[in-house]
Amino acid sequence: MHIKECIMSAPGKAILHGEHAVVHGNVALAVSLNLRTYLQLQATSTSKVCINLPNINTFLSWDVTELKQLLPDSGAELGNVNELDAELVRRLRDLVGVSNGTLDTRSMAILAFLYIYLSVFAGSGELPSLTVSVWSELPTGAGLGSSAAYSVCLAAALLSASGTIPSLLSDQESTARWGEVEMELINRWAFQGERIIHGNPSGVDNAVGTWGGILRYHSGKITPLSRVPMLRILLTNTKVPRSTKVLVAGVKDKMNKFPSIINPVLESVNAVSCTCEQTLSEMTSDTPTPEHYNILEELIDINQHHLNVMGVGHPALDTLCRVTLARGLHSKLTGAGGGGCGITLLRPETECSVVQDTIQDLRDCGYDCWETSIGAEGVQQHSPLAVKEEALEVFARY
Ligand SMILES: Nc1ncnc2c1ncn2[C@@H]1O[C@H](COP(=O)(O)OP(=O)(O)O)[C@@H](O)[C@H]1O
Ligand SMILES: C[C@@](O)(CCOP(=O)(O)O)CC(=O)O
Ligand SMILES: [Mg+2]
Repeated sequence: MHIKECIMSAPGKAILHGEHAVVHGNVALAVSLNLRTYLQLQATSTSKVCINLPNINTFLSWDVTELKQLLPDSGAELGNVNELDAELVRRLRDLVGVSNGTLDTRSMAILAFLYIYLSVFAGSGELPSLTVSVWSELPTGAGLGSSAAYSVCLAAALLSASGTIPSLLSDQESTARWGEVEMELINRWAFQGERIIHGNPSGVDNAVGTWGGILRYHSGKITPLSRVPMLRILLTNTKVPRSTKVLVAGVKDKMNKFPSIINPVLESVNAVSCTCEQTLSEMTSDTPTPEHYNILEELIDINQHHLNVMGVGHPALDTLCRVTLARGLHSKLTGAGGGGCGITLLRPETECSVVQDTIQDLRDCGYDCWETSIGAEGVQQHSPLAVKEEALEVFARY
């Protein structure tokens, strides 16, 4: 079977407001980051399917004949992009040797790959031999949406290899993006990948990985925010490991145990997201004032308290908030929490020396800390000439 080779990339994300609440039908505001995941798909004639995942130290291969046995007798039954096929997931778990409810995140990445590979190629009646290698600038499992960037790249590459969406690049073009219809399909398949990795994702992360920019996300409805001021944000990785799947399940348990206490907290987070959206819009219509920034800071503090009530805080995140407040700056966790990353809002008048001192304070705590730029492009296809040197160096090893 002839398949198209390709290189794809997708950005990570930071959630400004609405993490966890968004899983339960509330509004989230999220931005893409200038840190990306890169995927290279190569056609081979080895009759094997190989995956190289250096970020999680995972390198595996399967015989195509072994994978064929996982397909139902009529391959056409697979490939429903709107529903996770529980039977296929069960067969894949047996193949990979993990039980239902496993927290082994490396196995989740493999399951997500095999699931999308089999589903996308099942209809063609033939499984191609290929090698997929993925490398990311994002820390994995730290709240910056690495699982979604991974799933978006997998979806884009496998859909393109199978000819379901066109391979975009003509000779002149070094980087290209698809139209709405193809992006929608990539986003839906990426959501299935996220379901395997997260259990119960809201879909906000794969939406940002696919479309990029600054988005409002509400119950599957994606609205790009066109009128947003240039926000300066500091990202801090506490390096405390955590699993989105566990944290999302923990919030659900709390909701079940104390519905009358937790539901109002989620509603309040929804109001925080809406108030933030309103403030950002005012800041683009009028000139941003110090009062606008005061409001954004207060919203950050309120949301961080709410996230603590939901049980997704961590002492390392408390330290982040305390250390930055000592320099007059406001922080909250971003993503699933429980460790991982936080964001700190920088005001336009925040002096360079204050930013540098804050970064140093946080590094002294053992954290990684850097100023980020937001609003990067969503999923893209690249010619080898237009890929980061570092990604190409990694790919050259496989
Ligand atoms: N570059 C990558 N290579 C392989 N797997 C990845 C990669 N990035 C993310 N993943 C998968 O996503 C998981 C992390 O997802 P998650 O816990 O949702 O954290 P986050 O999405 O915040 O980084 C990893 O354990 C792995 O299964
Ligand atoms: C907690 C949540 O709102 C965001 C999770 O993001 P991350 O996997 O921690 O990057 C879950 C979701 O929206 O699916
Ligand atoms: Mg994730």
